[in-house]
Amino acid sequence: MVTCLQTQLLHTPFQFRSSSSKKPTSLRCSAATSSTKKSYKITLLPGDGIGPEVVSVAKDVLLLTGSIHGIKLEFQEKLLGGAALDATGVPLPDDTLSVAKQSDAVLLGAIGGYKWDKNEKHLKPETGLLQLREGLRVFANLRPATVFPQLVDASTLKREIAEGVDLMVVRELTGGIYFGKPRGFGTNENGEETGFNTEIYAAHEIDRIARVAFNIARKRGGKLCSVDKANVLEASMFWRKRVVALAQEYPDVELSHMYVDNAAMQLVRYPKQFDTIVTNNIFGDILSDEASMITGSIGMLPSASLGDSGPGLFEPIHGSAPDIAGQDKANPFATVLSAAMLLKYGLGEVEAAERIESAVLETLNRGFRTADIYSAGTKLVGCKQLGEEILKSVESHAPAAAAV
Ligand SMILES: NC(=O)C1=CN([C@@H]2O[C@H](COP(=O)(O)OP(=O)(O)OC[C@H]3O[C@@H](n4cnc5c(N)ncnc54)[C@H](O)[C@@H]3O)[C@@H](O)[C@H]2O)C=CC1
Ligand SMILES: CC(C)CC(=O)C(=O)O
Ligand SMILES: [Mg+2]
Repeated sequence: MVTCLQTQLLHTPFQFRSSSSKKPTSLRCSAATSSTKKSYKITLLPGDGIGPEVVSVAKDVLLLTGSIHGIKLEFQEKLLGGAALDATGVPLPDDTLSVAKQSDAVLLGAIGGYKWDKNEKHLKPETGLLQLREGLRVFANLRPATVFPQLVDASTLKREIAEGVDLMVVRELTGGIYFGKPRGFGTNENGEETGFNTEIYAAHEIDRIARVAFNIARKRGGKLCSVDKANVLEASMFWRKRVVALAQEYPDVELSHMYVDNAAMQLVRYPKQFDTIVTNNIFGDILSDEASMITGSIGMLPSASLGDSGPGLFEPIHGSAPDIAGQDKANPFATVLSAAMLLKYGLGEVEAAERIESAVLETLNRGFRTADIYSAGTKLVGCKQLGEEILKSVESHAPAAAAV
């Protein structure tokens, strides 16, 4: 268990690359570099749809990288989401949560699919994922959106808008409207059916995510933009009040505020204005999907979800992509980069993480692309072949420039 490491990751300064520099630098944590343990238990949760396809690639990459760096990784695969529903009747079996809690880090593919879309809420795959995040208490979800030079032409934005974008969405992950009560279905005073949810944040939930974001901003470009809807929502008014109060402790960080509707627009107008964004659960979910397209595809964005203690949860930001599942079309880079985040932030194995990051860049340099990031002159391959190419790059490439 890496309790101490995670605590330090979240509450002491650590370096993300500086957005002011075009040259990628490494995200480093003083605690992370001091790891001495060389044997770890990893829980694998492939999930549904393309989840097993991308996790299989990431597992192979982790194994090879581990063997090169003298790190023993012991994997235990467990059920989550639709796969768990089919096998056990619940989306998060007790066994899955307890094995995950006892491991050093958790790597997740994705959950969900048409088959379970009409299930009652407590029997939805998505409910299992929310329960997992809550059970692991991973309140801080880091979603870096970096435009790699090799993929500028895969972006849906013009080259001059996309080039050099390097932002971090810090999303609150275990509160807000995804968890708030009351929620449910009812009947209003006219006898009409209703559905309702509650956006609610307690002071400590805002303070702890804001602290994480201030610390990250401090080690990146020194700019933090808090995104809310404080012109309308009480929960956002309170969010802003707490963030403003905390800002006094971080005089070196330039804090700004933006309404979420404007932020959605600014992300595609001039994304380079952003360094670090901190926002609530639902806005972070939406804005990070939007930011992913600046980088070329949702198949490029990794994430790390961390708490004050216990294992971190590492997953691509995308879903189970049922429209391409089973067709060997999925882009595994987001999951492979999530595996790099697992090594770096979950285990403190920075050099091994950097080898994976370098291998991703090297694979892109050698021209290999899945369909979602394909552009003229590059080599179109499927998920499996891209995985094999990444493995070749892992073997041949020494750690150099970090990617996330
Ligand atoms: N963390 C998770 O497990 C998440 C699960 N979901 C679930 O996934 C299912 C599908 O949801 P959608 O809204 O369609 O979102 P999605 O992210 O699964 O797919 C959106 C679009 O992006 C494409 N895409 C996604 N990942 C890709 C990859 N790695 N490579 C290439 N293309 C990729 C898909 O083919 C699709 O066209 C739903 O059941 C949803 O609830 C959605 C988001 C997150
Ligand atoms: C519960 C998940 C399906 C929410 C989501 O879309 C995400 O975390 O990216
Ligand atoms: Mg999402």
